[in-house]
Amino acid sequence: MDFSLASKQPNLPCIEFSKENTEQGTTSWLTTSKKVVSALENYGCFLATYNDNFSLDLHNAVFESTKQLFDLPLETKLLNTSKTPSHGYVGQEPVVPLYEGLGIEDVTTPLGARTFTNLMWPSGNEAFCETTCLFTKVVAELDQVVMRMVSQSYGIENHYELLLESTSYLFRLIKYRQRQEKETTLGIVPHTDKSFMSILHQHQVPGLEIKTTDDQWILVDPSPSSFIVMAGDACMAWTNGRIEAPQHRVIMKGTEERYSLGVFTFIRDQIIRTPKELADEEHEVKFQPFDHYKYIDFYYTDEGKKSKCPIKLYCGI
Ligand SMILES: O=C(O)CCC(=O)C(=O)O
Ligand SMILES: [Fe+2]
Repeated sequence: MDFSLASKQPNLPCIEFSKENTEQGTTSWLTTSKKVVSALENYGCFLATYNDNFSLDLHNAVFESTKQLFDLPLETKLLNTSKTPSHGYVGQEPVVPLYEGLGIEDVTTPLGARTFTNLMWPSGNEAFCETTCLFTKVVAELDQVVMRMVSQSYGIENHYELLLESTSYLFRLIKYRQRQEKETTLGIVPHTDKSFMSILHQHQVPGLEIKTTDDQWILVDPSPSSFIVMAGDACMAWTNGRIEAPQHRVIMKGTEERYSLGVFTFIRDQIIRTPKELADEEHEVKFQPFDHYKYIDFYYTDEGKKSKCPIKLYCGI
């Protein structure tokens, strides 16, 4: 019997973000932009790989800091609160008992990482603050390059410029603790992100799976030099459904603990509208203008949580 077809795993598109490919106006930039748009339209995500401008030292340092954070007493971690649901400490949830996460809002602003560090370590932790700033700066730059490529390709760069002024970055540090043999393997339930864009970075232990449009789960192998760039619900509405937010989940097959990091963009104090350039007679506008943070509040209601596609329920036309 031939098992070769059955065992064939689909792969995510992999795109190299070298200095050369990310220099605006060059042919490499244009070629890379085409790959980015095609990957986002077909998968809602892709793997961005780095050969230069992201170091193994920074990868190791940021996960060392992450471990230190989770080793703090629970009462300290619980000080990480937020007005926005799930943007602060999340953990001890019966459905996903392995999951624990902390959030740093506005992480790229001068006070973002500093305020959080002082809250967690009143006597200071310079290494944490510094690595968080360095890491999130690299990821925010990646986000902006991707968004520039997408918006230029769609002829809506001026609309993106406006959004960028209102973009805030949430840094989420995540730990899935060791699993007892009889415990659930579900690390995080299947979901689409509520963000505009999400960029994920994993540490050694696999677990993240992303669903393709033909309903296959792709396991994304961790690599110290790659990031998963993924569209969130807000991007789907903004692009009039051209780019869809993919379903993803975490399955913890082994018993090892797992760490991952996510940088999520949110649009604050500005109504998100589908640019008129993305609508014509064949493609009518499919989403009403909406406030991103009000959408998050809606998602955390019973109605929002139960919905198969909360963004369509919230502002779909
Ligand atoms: O841990 C991961 O790799 C994924 C986390 C995730 O999907 C999320 O925080 O929204
Ligand atoms: Fe997610």
